[in-house]
This record gives sequence, C-alpha cells and structure tokens, in this order.
Amino acid sequence: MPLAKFLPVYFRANKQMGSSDRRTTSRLLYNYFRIGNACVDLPVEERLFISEFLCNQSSEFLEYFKPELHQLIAFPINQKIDYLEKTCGFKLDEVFPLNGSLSKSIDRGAFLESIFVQPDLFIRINPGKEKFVIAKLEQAETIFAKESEQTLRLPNGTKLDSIFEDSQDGLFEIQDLSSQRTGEHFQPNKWEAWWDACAASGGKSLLLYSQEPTVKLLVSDIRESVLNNLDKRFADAGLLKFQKKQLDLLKNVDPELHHYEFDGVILDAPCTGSGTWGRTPEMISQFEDHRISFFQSLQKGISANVVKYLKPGKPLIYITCSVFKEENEEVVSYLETLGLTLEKSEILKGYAEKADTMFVARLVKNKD
Ligand SMILES: C[S@@+](CC[C@H](N)C(=O)[O-])C[C@H]1O[C@@H](n2cnc3c(N)ncnc32)[C@H](O)[C@@H]1O
Repeated sequence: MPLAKFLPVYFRANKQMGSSDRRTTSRLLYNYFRIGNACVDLPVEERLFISEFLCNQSSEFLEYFKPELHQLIAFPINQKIDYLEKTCGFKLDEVFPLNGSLSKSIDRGAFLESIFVQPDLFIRINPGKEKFVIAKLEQAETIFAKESEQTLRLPNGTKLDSIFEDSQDGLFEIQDLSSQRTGEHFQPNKWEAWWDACAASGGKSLLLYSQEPTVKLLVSDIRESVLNNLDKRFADAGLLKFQKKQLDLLKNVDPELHHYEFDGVILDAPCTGSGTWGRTPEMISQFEDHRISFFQSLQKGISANVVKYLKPGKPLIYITCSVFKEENEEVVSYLETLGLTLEKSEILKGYAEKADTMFVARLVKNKD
C-alpha cells in the first residue's frame, strides 16, 4: 500500500496523535524512505537521524536528539553527503537500485541527490480559466510561481481543495511539470483521430484535448475501474465526445479495433515509475531489479500491438516515467525495428526542477 494511503488510515485508527504528531511522523517517515537502501545495517534511529539531516535545512527533532549533526544541517547537500560518507559509512550509490542503467543524458549525481528533496505540486490551468485561478490563489495568499501561461508551481501540500472549496472542476488539472511537457511532442491537427492507449485517469488525453479540442479520441486501459472514473473528469474539462474501451494490449485486440486507423497514438506505457520515486520514496527500497526487464517486455509487447493501428507517416508518442535506459532508449530501438523512425526523444529532467523525471519519444510510422 502506498504510504500516502497507509498514513491516513493509520492516523484515523490512532486518534491520540494530534495534528503536529501527524505532521512530524509523516515527515520522518517520508524522509526515512528517501535514503532507500543506504546504511541498512544501522539501527532505525540512526537511519532516521541521517535522513532528517539529508532532507532538511533545519530540524527540531535532530537538534534535540543529535545536536552535533544538526550543527551541519544547513550545509549544501554535497557537503552533507561527504560528511556522512566519511563518518558513518553512508554511500550515495546505495540509495537507489541502479543495476538497470540510467538513461544517457541523466546526471547520476544530481539525480541521486534529488531523491532527498520532495518535488513540488504542479497544476495545468484549463485555457480561459487562468485569470480566475490566479485571482483565487492570490486571494488565499497562496505561494505559487508561474512556469508558463498554463502551468503553476506550488509547494507540496498546498490545500487546493480548501482554496477552491466551491469546485475546482474544469478549472485546472493537477499534473506534474514533466508530464505536462510531454504534450509538446503531440502536435495534433484539427479533426484527427488519436488513441490514448494506456489512459489510466486520462491525464494525457486531457492535455491533448487542451491543445486541439476537435480531435476524435479513443481512450483505453486494461483496468475497467479507471475508465469508469473518466467520464466526470472529462466532462468537467469540456471533453464530452470520446470513445472508451477496456483493452488488454498484450492480447490480440483486432476484434475490437480491426477498422480503426489513427493519426496519432499516445503510449504512456506501464513502467517502473522510477522517475517519480521522489513522490513515493517508499518504492525505492521495495524495488526489485527483475521488474525492469518485466516492464521492458510489457512495453515491447504493447508497442508491437498498437503500431498496427497507426497510419503511415503519423506519430507514436512513447512516454515513460522511468529513468532506466532499458525502458526508454532500448524500447525506442525496438520500435525502430517495427517500421518506425525516431523524430525526437528527450529525458525531461524533473530531478533538476523539483518535478518528476520522464522520457518521451516521437516516432513516425514509415510509409512503406
Ligand atoms: C503510466 S500509466 C498511464 C498514465 C496516464 N496516461 C495518465 O496520464 O494519467 C500506465 C497504464 O497502463 C495500463 N496498462 C498496464 N498493462 C496494460 C495492458 N496490458 N494493456 C493496456 N493497458 C495496460 C495501466 O493500467 C496504467 O493505467
């Protein structure tokens, strides 16, 4: 169970914990998981001190229990790491399971250091709602920064529900910065037929719709439950006409799709999620290496299946939130053997911007 789901249940069952207890406990736990597999032989208390030290610029907890370490807490992260490597056997390389190698352009050191920092919260404002949303945030004296016309950065934990208590429906979507940037590769044209093949809660479909509302959209996912939740979210954003299908893309889907031909396919593939572990650090130490090759074969199987329904000369947008080259460049190489040509690919370096790290590639189906 993700920590974000576990903690509210735990706190409900432990009513003796007040709000300050809950806040402190959550922070200690999240930080604790951020050091992943480092110093596993040390007692839990010591690991808590190390993680508090690495993840904060000040900490009453550390000041009380370990004042000598707290004295150095405001140092830059690389100096704190140096200090721990010399004094308690901490090794940065042990934090994160990197046996699957990182995608080419990722700066390993910067990526590892980013794990100690909680990513920010990002929203994508729906076109036309910018003034209203910004006025509401200003009225509530919320801290935010404008990344672009549509994109705002807010501190994690900002209570958007209470600021937009009437309703936030149709005003904005909560969507990570890198996830929003994958949209720069869509480039849809009017009235085209597009397929969001692994749609989940429809984040990429809504992004596509905000760029080109005339697109004829098919959304699919293997999970019926997520598809059931799409209707309201799409309706709130004004997306009323779309088709949805529950499809297992590892199987032959010709009975459902034999007459379909798409001008664009978004394949936001199932993946390790390793580029988002800054938000779910509990995943780091639970991760098992063999999952990388498991996901790679899933990604290849699904890719081979969807390419059949793409018109020649039209794009497949392949996306992951993984930092491993096995799930990124290697799958692109495989796609090139299926009759696609790579137009552009990039790592969206969220690790340098307090956001998720993602991979996106735009490939075009060859004409013969
Ligand atoms: C990375 S998520 C998609 C996120 C989504 N596009 C968004 O923007 O919110 C990958 C999705 O692939 C789906 N999936 C996994 N295996 C699948 C399969 N064999 N066929 C179709 N979809 C699958 C999962 O249910 C999951 O919802």
